[in-house]
Amino acid sequence: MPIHLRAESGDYAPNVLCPGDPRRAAYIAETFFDPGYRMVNEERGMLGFTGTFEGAPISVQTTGMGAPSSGIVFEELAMLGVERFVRVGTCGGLKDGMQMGDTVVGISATAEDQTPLRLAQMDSYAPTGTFTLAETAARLARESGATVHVGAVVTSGVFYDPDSTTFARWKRTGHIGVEMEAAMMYTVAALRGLEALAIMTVSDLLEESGDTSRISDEELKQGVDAMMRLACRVATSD
Ligand SMILES: O=P(O)(O)O[C@H]1O[C@H](CO)[C@@H](O)[C@H]1O
Ligand SMILES: O=c1cc[nH]c(=O)[nH]1
Repeated sequence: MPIHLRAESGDYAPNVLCPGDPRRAAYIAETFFDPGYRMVNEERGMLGFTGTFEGAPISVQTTGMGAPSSGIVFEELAMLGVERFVRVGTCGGLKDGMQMGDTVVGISATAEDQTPLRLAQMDSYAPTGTFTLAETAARLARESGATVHVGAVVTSGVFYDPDSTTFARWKRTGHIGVEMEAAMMYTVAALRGLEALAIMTVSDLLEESGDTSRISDEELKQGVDAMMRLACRVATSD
């Protein structure tokens, strides 16, 4: 049994949804899983649940915020036999025209927080999602008519950045969003031979000037619901 996920092999489904927030994990299980799901972890408040989505086995596991916390969780999920991580998070939106609550698929994640590079034992490297999962997400989004932006995101270790030029630099290099775990997830997945994709709801709009605006609780719920309708299907896809 791992140290932080107090579960046994077989307690998690092969495909696991990975939010940062434990309350989102509980909401996902209550709202999107079929009746009969069970809790598989509550150590440190990092809630995890296993059940089914439209009959297909699925789990959801909280990662906590940032590369160090999420790296522990991704490693322990791998030890427990998990085969696919689908991050279901929130992100700051950097692309022109993005709206609060839009969905972002991060096909790659720049490791501005260098913890993933330390784990990979690489000075530079491009943490990247699984193409077939990204392809499935893009197809399902097109079919549903949902607003989904696909591109590179930044994985930062700093939420409250004192440098007002940072957003402009990220934007200039083509990044469409910023969050705090995707590069770690892609690195653990690469090192362990697993599949992974990061899907996020835009919860903040980040201006080149450094100004930010935050989503309302109601808009966030609607955005997360839209993301989850996509993410559960991606997670359980063939
Ligand atoms: O909503 P989650 O999944 O926690 O993701 C984002 O939100 C947190 C910061 O508010 C960071 O964990 C960031 O990656
Ligand atoms: O890391 C994050 C997550 C949400 N919004 C941000 O601005 N940054």
